[in-house]
Amino acid sequence: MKELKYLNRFFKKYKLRLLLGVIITIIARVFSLVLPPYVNKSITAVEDYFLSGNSNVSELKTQLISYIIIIVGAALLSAFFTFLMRQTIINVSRYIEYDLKNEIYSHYQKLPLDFYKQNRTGDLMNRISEDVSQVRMYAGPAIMYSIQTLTLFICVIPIMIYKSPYMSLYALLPLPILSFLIYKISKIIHSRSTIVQQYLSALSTFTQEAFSGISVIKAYSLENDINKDIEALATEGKNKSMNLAKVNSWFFPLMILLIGLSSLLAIYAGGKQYINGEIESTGLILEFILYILMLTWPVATVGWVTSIVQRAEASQKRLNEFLNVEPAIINTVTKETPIKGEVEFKNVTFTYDDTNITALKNISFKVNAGETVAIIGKTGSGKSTILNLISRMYDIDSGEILLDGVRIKDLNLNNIRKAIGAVPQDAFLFSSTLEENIKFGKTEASDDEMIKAAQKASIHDSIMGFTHKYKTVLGERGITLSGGQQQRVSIARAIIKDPKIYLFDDCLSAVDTETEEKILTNLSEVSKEKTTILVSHRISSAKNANKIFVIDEGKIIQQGTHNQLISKDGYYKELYLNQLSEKEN
Ligand SMILES: Nc1ncnc2c1ncn2[C@@H]1O[C@H](COP(=O)(O)OP(=O)(O)OP(=O)(O)O)[C@@H](O)[C@H]1O
Repeated sequence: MKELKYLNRFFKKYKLRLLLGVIITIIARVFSLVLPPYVNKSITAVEDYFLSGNSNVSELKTQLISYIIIIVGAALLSAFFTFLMRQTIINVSRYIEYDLKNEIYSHYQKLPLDFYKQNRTGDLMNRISEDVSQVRMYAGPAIMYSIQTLTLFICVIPIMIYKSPYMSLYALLPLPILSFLIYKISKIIHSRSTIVQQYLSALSTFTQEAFSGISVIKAYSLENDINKDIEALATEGKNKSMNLAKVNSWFFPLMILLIGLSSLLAIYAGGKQYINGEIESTGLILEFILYILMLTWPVATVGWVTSIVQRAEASQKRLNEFLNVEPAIINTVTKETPIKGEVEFKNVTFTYDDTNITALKNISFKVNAGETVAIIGKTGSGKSTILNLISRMYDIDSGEILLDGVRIKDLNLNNIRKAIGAVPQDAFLFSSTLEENIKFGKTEASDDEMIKAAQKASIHDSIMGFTHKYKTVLGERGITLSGGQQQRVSIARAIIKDPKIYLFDDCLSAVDTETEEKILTNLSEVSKEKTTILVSHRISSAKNANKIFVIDEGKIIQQGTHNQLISKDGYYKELYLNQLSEKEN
């Protein structure tokens, strides 16, 4: 129960509703207790009528009708309060589920990029959906059934013992065995359903990858191999599901068997007592059978609830594992710290924790506000890392990163992120409309602003060519954009934000040189008074920058303007000559 303590504050939050639920549960059960004694009374009245030879049938009728009214009235009230019981306690569990999901989601969002690399998306989604559902079973049904069971035990068992200790002994004997067996079966069901669950996760991961990579599968003609793999997975799944079904099928027969056994024992003991004249009427035997029926489900739930609590504990443990991960990047500054755009790296060294790769080694440079800087270098040299550090996606090991002369850690993280318009290497577009994707950079932007941004990113004409124009849906449910189009939508998203600092990470790699030229001209216009850092492999993208840094293995090996760099031997000149001859060819 240690892990489940996490939920106590939610119970505190909803304590009044819970308390009301507990009271209603008790009332509902107390009303259900009216049925057995009145059934007994009815049988006794009929028995008396025949045994005493009293011929006043109308008196018997009146008596029976009054009993029936009491029984039906109590049953209706019990049903009404049972309805209210679910409306209170189960609703509380739904509120807790809602709060917990929101809390986990907002915590996920605070976690660093590394967290997402270390944990699979499927796992993250599974915890927020499956594990939270398991925990809800504890916060709702488990509590509700426990109160119900407790109330019935406290009320019914003393009544039974009071009315006939002998019959109670016989009737109650099988119930602990039932509870124990249900507990054992629930545990086996749990472990087998976990196996089925894991299998389903594996199956959906496999099929999802197969569908996402369908073009590669078709290109390599691997359809039959994939089919075979799926067949093997499906057979494995079938066997696992059958194992679960086998044990599941024991649950209800076992309950019915033990109810039957209890009833038989009650009839045996009650019959003996009746013959010996120790009880007045056979009505008591029926009353006991009704008590047994009332107790069977609660007894079964003792085992069931135990296994729910165990499952919830395991799930909450998995949730706590993530909830206890401290966000690596913490915003300690709450006051507003507007950013103008000067960027400076002072002896910055940075190592990625998970790979231990030192991506930047003692790097120093300064970009004045409003300047355009290009970063060029081989793949894996550390260019994207520089951009990620400017937006404080990671904290550095040593050295200092300053924005407007202030250490990045002393600035409000929200101000930093708001001041930056980043266009990543892989343009990620959401499966929504083009309009929503562009306005993602500024949700309150007008259509006019959106069109202007799209024109600057040279994507407006393409969009106007689509039937639904800016309302065109992208992704799985809609149109697939070409790589170059995706990059341009991503650029439009940054432009509409009108940030202080632009970070372009090789975002023109998929457009032809002519469009690149057009976009660069537009960008030089929009980024006139903005700091622009542009990562590229192409000289054509870099040549107009105020400064160019050439990076290799995490160090700046050359810097200067285009003209300065082509006049010196080195990586830049080599690249320039290579790309020039490619163009001429
Ligand atoms: N998230 C990460 N976790 C661990 N290591 C990383 C991560 N991102 C990059 N690296 C490593 O850091 C080094 C620098 O990577 P970076 O992405 O900065 O290079 P780059 O110059 O932008 O390359 P490219 O031109 O191919 O985009 C590489 O060796 C890379 O493998």
